Amino acid sequence: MTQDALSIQNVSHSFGRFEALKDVSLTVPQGGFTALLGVNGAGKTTLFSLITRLYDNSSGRIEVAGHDLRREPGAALARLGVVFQSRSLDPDLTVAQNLHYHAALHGIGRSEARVRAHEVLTQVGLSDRMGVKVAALSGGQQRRAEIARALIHHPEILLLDEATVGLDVKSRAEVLALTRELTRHGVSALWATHLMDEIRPEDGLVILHRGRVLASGVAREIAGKDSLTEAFLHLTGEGE
Ligand SMILES: Nc1ncnc2c1ncn2[C@@H]1O[C@H](COP(=O)(O)OP(=O)(O)OP(=O)(O)O)[C@@H](O)[C@H]1O
Repeated sequence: MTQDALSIQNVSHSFGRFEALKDVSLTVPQGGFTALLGVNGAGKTTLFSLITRLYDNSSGRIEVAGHDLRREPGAALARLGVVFQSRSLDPDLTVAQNLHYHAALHGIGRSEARVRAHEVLTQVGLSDRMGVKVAALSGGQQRRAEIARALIHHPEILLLDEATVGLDVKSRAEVLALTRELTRHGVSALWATHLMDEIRPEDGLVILHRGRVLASGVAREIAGKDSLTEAFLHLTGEGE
């Protein structure tokens, strides 16, 4: 059996007495594009904070490329690339400087970092913007530069938290298409969104609602005879 890029088993998390995640389990297969669909407050960011170890996961088990996050945090995090919900590049540095800085955090030497920065910026279509300050990039370009940064240490899985928020229609489509393209080249992606039109029938899908996984599988099968919107409203009870 091939090993999953990400495996989450029975993870819960509370803020004081409020249980934000309740016994969450999901997997992202190698090279898969899996959408994590949930309305605001569903628990998507909390789950990402556990996977990135911003919060300690005290229950259940999280494995990245077979590495247990609690027992082997260094090995697990080395295989993870993250695009956060809010913008996280330094606007006063150039695109290349941002990438070099991130590479250094992963222990990549300067000359190797330069080679990799060129490689990943080519992948996201920004090789001609290396020397430009981030502040001068469009919103869509900044998102693509963040994806390049997330790729520089050659992770096996990318976590993208509402990566298209604030982008115009064209840039949204480009960032989504780029992420799908990356999965065709072996990187896996967990794509958190509240937008149903970002999900294709063949995608992996996990529906998270009020901290619980209500459905997981192939989007087409979850939708069944209905549209995904109808299925989502039915599962969450939001339509009643
Ligand atoms: N630091 C915190 N302290 C207390 N409650 C929190 C904290 N962070 C999140 N929550 C609560 O946990 C629940 C899940 O929030 P979370 O941010 O994970 O949802 P989300 O699906 O990412 O939504 P959004 O798209 O709005 O970010 C919400 O009810 C939120 O109010």
